Amino acid sequence: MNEAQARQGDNLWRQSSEYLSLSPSRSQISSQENAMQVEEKQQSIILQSASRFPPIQGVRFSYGTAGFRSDASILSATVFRVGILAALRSLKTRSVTGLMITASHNRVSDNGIKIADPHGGMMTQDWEPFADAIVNAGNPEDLLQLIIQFTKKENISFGGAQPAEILLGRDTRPSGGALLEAAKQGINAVIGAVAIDMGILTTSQLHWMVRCRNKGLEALECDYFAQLSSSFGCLMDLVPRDIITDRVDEKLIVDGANGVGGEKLKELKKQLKGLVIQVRNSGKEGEGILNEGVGADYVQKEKVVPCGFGPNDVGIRCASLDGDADRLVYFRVLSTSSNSIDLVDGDKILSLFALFIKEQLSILNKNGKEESNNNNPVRLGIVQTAYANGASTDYLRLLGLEVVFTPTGVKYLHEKAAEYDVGIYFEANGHGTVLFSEQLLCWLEARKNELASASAGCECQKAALRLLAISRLINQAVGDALSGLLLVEAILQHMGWSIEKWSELYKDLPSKQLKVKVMDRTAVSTTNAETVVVEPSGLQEVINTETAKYPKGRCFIRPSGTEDVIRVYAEASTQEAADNLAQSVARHVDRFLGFCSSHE
Ligand SMILES: CC(=O)N[C@H]1[C@@H](OP(=O)(O)O)O[C@H](CO)[C@@H](O)[C@@H]1O
Ligand SMILES: [Mg+2]
Repeated sequence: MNEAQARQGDNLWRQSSEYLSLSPSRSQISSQENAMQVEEKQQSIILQSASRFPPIQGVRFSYGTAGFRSDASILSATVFRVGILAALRSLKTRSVTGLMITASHNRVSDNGIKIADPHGGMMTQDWEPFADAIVNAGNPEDLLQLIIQFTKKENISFGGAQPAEILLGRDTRPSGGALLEAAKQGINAVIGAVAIDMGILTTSQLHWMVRCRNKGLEALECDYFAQLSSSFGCLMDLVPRDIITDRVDEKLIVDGANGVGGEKLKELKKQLKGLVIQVRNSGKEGEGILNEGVGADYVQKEKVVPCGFGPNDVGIRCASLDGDADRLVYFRVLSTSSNSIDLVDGDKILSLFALFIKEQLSILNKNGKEESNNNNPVRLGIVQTAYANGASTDYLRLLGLEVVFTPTGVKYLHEKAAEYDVGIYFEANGHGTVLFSEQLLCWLEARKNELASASAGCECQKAALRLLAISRLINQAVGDALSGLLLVEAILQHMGWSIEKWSELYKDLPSKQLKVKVMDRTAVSTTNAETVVVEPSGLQEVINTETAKYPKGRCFIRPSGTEDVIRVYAEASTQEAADNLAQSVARHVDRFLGFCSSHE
């Protein structure tokens, strides 16, 4: 969508909502109506509109690791109710919120919905129990009662002076259009709430737009592309001259997972210099099905070449996005005769970013100390989950970096990373970003200006410029495959590194992931960033005994937050040992939790 279309869409949507009898705007409510009348009106609107979206009986939804997800055919009522939720969140925070319709890397017949909070990150975890409660309410009356209680508790009133504004986005799934309508109706059921349809977007674009809108910045797609391309250009201009040789191949081939990311990247690449990007699996007719044998999740979990790639690509730098383009992994096709790859996963992307940022900070710090006796060094923190390959953690610690762990799910990693001046977080599957504190950004701006007059062109000034460019390039709201990809490319150019050289930063420990179907996955509870089982009792002791049998063995289990399975992760010094450890622990999980089925 271009700027004019977006503004027109915005206006049309505002106008059309004026005419919908069930979605009165604030201006329609006469100033004489008192709060009670508004409340009564509000309640009857919710009852009437909710009756058009009856929930599927017998199905329970849970907000999970990343919002509600299921087969798209049973999601309308959930999406309608999350529309109400997004509007309430906007009323409560007096800010713009976002609502994204996507099921990311899951199959094309699935869909899902999640909310972006005003800062652009995931919805606050405090509201998750309410989200669970309203989507599982059995009928409109129960739904209304829950809303009445919650709005009272949270002190949310309707029809106030400030309208609620919710930005909507969806990925390319065919079910997205109808679900978007359900979301709009949910939003319209809240007096004074306005839905703004931003069109088909990557998850990361929608989160970025919410953040920008609340900061009073330009927040259209064209602004997003302009920010990414200009900050990438800035980093490329700062590549040391002696490195600008033909050592690093400009060519990159990107697997778009047949999702939204491929087409967006085609748009973005028109504005990039110094990089030749070929996009495959962009979801165009005939190219294949979303996430089927393609995309970041497939490549990372299966460690094989995605569809559309083959013998002709041996040695070339390749990358895969996931279905909604918030995850990114790199890979290299190893030979013409097999489908094996050298996977460069989220841990290695994180390591590359950490190395580069640490280097730039130390250039600045060294200089800062000489000049201003700066004894307050910048706090750089790395955040991983237990799924991070142990070799990556060892590597990062050897670099002298502080590495901390959180449970799985970017909502946890993001929160932790925000505690640092520079917080770098990544899941092994390629979802992550780099966060810069406002304080650090102010300091960098000041340093940059100071150095521009005192010693323009010095290494110190360049380091400040690079860090500022990174903060504009890399998405500050959420993980973003497109901005992550540009940062990787700029750093490889800066270092003069091929993908092979990058991959050699450290050697991954062999690992294995399995899924075990059990009767009730909620019977498993864990602690210590999900690495220790608390319930059922006795299971952790068995895992410890198994793990102790293997040199460099590490193993943990946890209930998935997006699928009805227990996940088993094992690492050991050989692939065979990692496979055996995972298998034996999976058998114990079966024994403790029933079912006795096969493991994938
Ligand atoms: C092992 C794994 O990859 N888990 C994924 C997966 O969560 P689970 O709770 O493990 O199902 O989906 C999440 C949402 O996309 C992602 O954040 C997380 O990393
Ligand atoms: Mg995703």
